[in-house]
Amino acid sequence: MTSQTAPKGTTPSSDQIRRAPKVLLHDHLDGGLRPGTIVDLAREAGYSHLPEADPDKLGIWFREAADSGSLERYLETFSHTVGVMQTRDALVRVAAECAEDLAEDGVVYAEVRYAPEQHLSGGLSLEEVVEAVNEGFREGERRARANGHRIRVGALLTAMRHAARALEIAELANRYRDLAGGGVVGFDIAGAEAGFPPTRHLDAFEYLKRENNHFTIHAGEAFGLPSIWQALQWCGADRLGHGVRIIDDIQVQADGSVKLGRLASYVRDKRIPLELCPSSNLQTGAAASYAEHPIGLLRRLHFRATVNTDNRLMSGTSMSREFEHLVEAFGYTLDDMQWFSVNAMKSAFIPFDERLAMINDVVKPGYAELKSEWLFQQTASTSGSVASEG
Ligand SMILES: O=c1[nH]cnc2c1ncn2[C@@H]1O[C@H](CO)[C@@H](O)[C@H]1O
Ligand SMILES: [Zn+2]
Repeated sequence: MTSQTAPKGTTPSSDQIRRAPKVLLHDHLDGGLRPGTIVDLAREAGYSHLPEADPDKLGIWFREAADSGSLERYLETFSHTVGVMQTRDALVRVAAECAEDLAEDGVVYAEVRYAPEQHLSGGLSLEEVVEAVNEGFREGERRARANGHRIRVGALLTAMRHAARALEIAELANRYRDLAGGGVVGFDIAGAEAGFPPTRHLDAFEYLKRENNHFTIHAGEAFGLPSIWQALQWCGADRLGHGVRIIDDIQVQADGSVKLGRLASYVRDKRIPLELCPSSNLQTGAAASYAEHPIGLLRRLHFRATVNTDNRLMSGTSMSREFEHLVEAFGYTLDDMQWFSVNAMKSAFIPFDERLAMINDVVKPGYAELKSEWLFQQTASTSGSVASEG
């Protein structure tokens, strides 16, 4: 009798990719609305600037408009999503649908970010914005559970890097942490990168460090190594939003050997999480194709790489779609997916014991279950042949 082991290197099917437990650290609330919801909310609010009235056409418009090769033009599309997210009800609805959609896609843990300062034009206070979004996330978690999915969603509060409210938003994030049942788990800065170095907001980062709080910084997306260096060595970021340009500090020699510069070594040695967002990078010009995306090399070199959506609406994507692209480009298996998911869960901003429990009780068992499916397929086919031989 020959002993059987799990087939190595099998390509996961789309269905397996969707069912696999996935962990998402970088997703913008205002970059993930359902097109139909934008149309509804625009009608309710009397927002008359939408470029398309039909949801399908509107979805296509966002993808095409964001496909500009420039981060600045990519960001212009957000005026329409932010434009319809100015009331409490709109924020609750968008946040609830976000949690529902992620859960439906097999995401078990997500940190979703948004900039409270961009949701004040309807008269809400910063606190009311945060409370509405938290309420929406809890509602979405409940609806997901009713549909047989389990997801936990934490919020990251973003400050816009061209503005001057970072300290105020950092204080807000600090006030809304440690809420029972979920709340604000950290802070971020986003927006155009060139010309707006993270050190402009040093006061906010120093405040958060003194409060023992967590933050990530969008860096190394549209601008290169100096931005990453500042984010880590001046600001003390726990994680890098994108960080993809760390590749500029890695040299692959003609013989295939690899040489890391000091910054790339630091990032790898200190296990700094990279919140990589492949589809988004293709749209803003940070990478030319999935096959050429630095994630392939970074994974091989064992950087703490994670896979993320960034903006599901603008990129027409989901966590499953991102993994489908990577499976196709790099031949990734369920073991690779598990590696990325465990990396992301280790890098989350919730407490260590909760991260560990998510890894051991949710992520690993989920992959073990998927990986064992071949056994039952095997049993079904061999039992047929044994019966016919008997
Ligand atoms: O990839 C990105 N890089 C930098 N900023 C971004 C990206 N995606 C979205 N935002 C910005 O973050 C704000 C809050 O969610 C969005 O309104 C958008 O302006
Ligand atoms: Zn982003």
